[in-house]
Amino acid sequence: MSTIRKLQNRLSLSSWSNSFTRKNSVKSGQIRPSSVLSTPAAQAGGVESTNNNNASTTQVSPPLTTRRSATTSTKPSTSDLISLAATITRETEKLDKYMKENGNPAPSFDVDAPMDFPKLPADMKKAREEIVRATKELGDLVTGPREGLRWMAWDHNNSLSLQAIYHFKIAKSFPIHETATYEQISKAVGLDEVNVRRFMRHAMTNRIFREVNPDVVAHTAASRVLAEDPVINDWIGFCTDDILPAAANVTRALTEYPSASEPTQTGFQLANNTTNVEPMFVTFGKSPLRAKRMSGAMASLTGGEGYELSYLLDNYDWASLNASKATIVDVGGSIGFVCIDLAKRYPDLKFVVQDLPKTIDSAPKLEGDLAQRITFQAHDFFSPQPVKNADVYLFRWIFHNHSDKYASKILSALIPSMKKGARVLINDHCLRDGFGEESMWDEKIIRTMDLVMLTLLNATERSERQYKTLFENTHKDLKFAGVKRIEGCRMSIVEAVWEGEDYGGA
Ligand SMILES: C[S@@+](CC[C@H](N)C(=O)[O-])C[C@H]1O[C@@H](n2cnc3c(N)ncnc32)[C@H](O)[C@@H]1O
Repeated sequence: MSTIRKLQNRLSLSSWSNSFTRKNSVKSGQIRPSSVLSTPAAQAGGVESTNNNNASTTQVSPPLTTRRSATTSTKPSTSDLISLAATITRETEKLDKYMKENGNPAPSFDVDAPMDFPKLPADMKKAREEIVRATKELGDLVTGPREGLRWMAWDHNNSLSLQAIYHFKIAKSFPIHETATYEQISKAVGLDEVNVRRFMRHAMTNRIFREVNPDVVAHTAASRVLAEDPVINDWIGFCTDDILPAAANVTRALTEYPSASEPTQTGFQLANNTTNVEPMFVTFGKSPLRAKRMSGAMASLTGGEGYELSYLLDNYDWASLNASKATIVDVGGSIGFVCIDLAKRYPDLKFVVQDLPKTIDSAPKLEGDLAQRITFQAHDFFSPQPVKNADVYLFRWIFHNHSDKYASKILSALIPSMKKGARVLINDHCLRDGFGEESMWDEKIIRTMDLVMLTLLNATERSERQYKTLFENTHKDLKFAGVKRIEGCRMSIVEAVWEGEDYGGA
């Protein structure tokens, strides 16, 4: 693991902390119409309206005949079932063929099975998504709405058995390739046998552990992950110990504080008795266990598919900025890993990495050319921006941590320092304004992320329309310039251009 990646992981608590499309208009991987992107800045290298790279412009979902059919139809018929089953067969055959041809082992729940599904080319990714979508849709249809709702309301019990396994370290209590009795596990973890058995048997319904005979259990691939992967354990601990109790208090928080704009009035505070006292990050800062666990959880999340930094590096016209020897300010840029990677690719770009003092103090000491072109600066992004004549102010993973009230304050702090034509670049999730344009899988992940931001911070993931409104409400001359959705990437590039007075003093 590189030093920078280690530092990133260590810092990801502070990292997290402080830290249109109508249907048929623009789909994942397509670019906004040029009319929306006709500002000089956009033409000069911003979010482009024309195809200039493979990843962002060419991929459109293949015509999947059953896509959305059953979910949108008011009269599902049995033909939907057959059609879904046909989709599952067709896409599974495609994927199976690809896996065999490429020497991938068959997916399995066995303890020695691969812990991750192999990385796939774009067409196979689509096939995999279709299998997941159609299987779920078929299952939901044959379950029926009343029955479906009845059991959906019990989903938190999946979290409960996971939480117990995490808390009592059940997966680590016996060797991966050996079996154990419930009695042995009970003794090893210090939980009575009845409860060990009930949590493990519930988890088995999710293919975590398997029962060899009524008294003896063995590991599966999933329980092996729990036994061996520390950051998945951090993720589960964070989700079940921190998020779950907070989520149970969200409706109460919204009833008591309907504006939902303060980070000290969330479900998290109600669950932790810290309402109007301190935001979540301050609470975590007082508990090394929770702080470390959240760092691991964030490393697990952002290390997953679709969050790779390369998407940002490959899908913006940095080359034009390089040609004009531009200056980029990475606001909330942590220890500078984005700028360091960009600087290695573009020799004429200059950078200022800004973050809170503690983070800046832990940034790596750069040498040679990188040290000449990358400056680190302690700066609170709610205070007036000290770098006056920059070309780009980059915010990666910043805005989704803040409600509109605070997001607008961050933008307002930039304006007195912006030169005419300077750009604000936001690399974050960008929700669809409508529903159902993403695959159901992606839709679920991003909508869930939005709920988590509400639960913990009264923050929000934003749609294109919400970003436009945020810019407009901050200043009439801060113009939305476009959003670039990148095929395969969960984060988008949202851009605004300052078209007001020239405050840059360049
Ligand atoms: C989610 S992290 C994003 C880090 C980095 N931009 C990235 O792409 O991973 C949020 C960053 O904002 C920083 N931050 C939080 N509050 C800040 C503030 N008021 N002023 C400046 N930086 C802040 C955190 O220290 C952290 O590095």
